[in-house]
Amino acid sequence: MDSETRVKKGALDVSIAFPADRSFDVIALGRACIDLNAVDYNRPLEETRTFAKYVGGSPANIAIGTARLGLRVGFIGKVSNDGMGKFVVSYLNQVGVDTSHLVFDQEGHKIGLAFTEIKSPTECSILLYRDEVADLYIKPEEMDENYIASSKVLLISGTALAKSPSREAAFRAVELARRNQVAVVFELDYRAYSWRSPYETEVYYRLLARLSDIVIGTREEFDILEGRPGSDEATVKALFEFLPKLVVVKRGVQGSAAYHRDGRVYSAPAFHTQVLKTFGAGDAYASGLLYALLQGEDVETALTMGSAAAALVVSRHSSSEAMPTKDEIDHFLQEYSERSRG
Ligand SMILES: Nc1ncnc2c1ncn2[C@@H]1O[C@H](COP(=O)(O)OP(=O)(O)OP(=O)(O)O)[C@@H](O)[C@H]1O
Ligand SMILES: O=C(O)C[C@@H](O)[C@H](O)C(=O)CO
Repeated sequence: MDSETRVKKGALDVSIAFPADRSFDVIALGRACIDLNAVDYNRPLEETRTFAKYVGGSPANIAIGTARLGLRVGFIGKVSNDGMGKFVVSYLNQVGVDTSHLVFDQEGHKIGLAFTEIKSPTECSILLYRDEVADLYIKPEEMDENYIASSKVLLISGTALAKSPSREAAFRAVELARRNQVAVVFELDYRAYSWRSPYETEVYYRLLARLSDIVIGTREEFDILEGRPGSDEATVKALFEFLPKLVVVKRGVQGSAAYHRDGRVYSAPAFHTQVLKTFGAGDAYASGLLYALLQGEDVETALTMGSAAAALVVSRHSSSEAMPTKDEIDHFLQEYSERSRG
């Protein structure tokens, strides 16, 4: 990478290097969809009659999360050419995400819908309507090298690899990113619904992870990447044979760990909070983590920022509008440490 490595808080806390002087901090590639979250929650989906509409889809949520934290963010994707697609574009614009490369589908494909069931604060599920969705029809020829080269980070969502032509578009975008020293961040973001089989996922996850600088996923997602249940040690050993510099493993309420290719291991607990629903945690976590790393913070601080952003989002109703600002995270961390001190 073509820039300075900043070291903070002493020689032991190494931050990750990103290219300097780009117009965008993050460009996210993948699905921008609609979440329909149960309004009359704490009951099963079959008894839920009212839903609130939000922008959804993991990479769109991360774009919104990082923009709310103050980063300059762009989005590459495809939405339906209808009121739902227009809602997504308009909301992203409202929060400051550049949508110049979020295109409207011209072949009649519809946007993905996610109906969320909130049975209790710990029993949540997502029902996806994603047949022939517009986001998976983004084409490799729609990747613009100048646009990708204008960012410090290209964030790829694993679901974009589930089908052609989106799969080829994602690989082409990564090739263009690497050619222009843009850091590639791969969020595994496994949605079984979009794939033919876990064997297919394993092949493409592994290929893309090997080409990435930072790989983020849950332990279960890394097991899919490896094609069998494994350990963090085995995962990072295999990935550090290739390009990754940092591998981040999320473990829900058990917190998260990050493995740097120099051998250092970092961890952060999850923060106890008043949970409304569990989904959205991973996207908030990635937003906080990326924000901190791009600010030149050390990896441990980045994990803490990710955990704090996630704790705030699980206590709120949506996964996108709920994304916290920097002030909200600072306030949360301060209150949390005061409460812990008693
Ligand atoms: N119930 C919770 N309370 C507080 N923090 C949480 C909770 N669940 C997750 N987190 C935080 O969010 C991080 C990511 O969560 P998780 O491991 O569940 O990722 P994920 O499966 O990608 O999330 P999602 O449910 O959004 O798909 C965790 O490492 C933790 O810091
Ligand atoms: O498309 C999805 O995967 C649903 C998301 O939009 C939802 O907000 C979520 O699961 C966040 O993690």
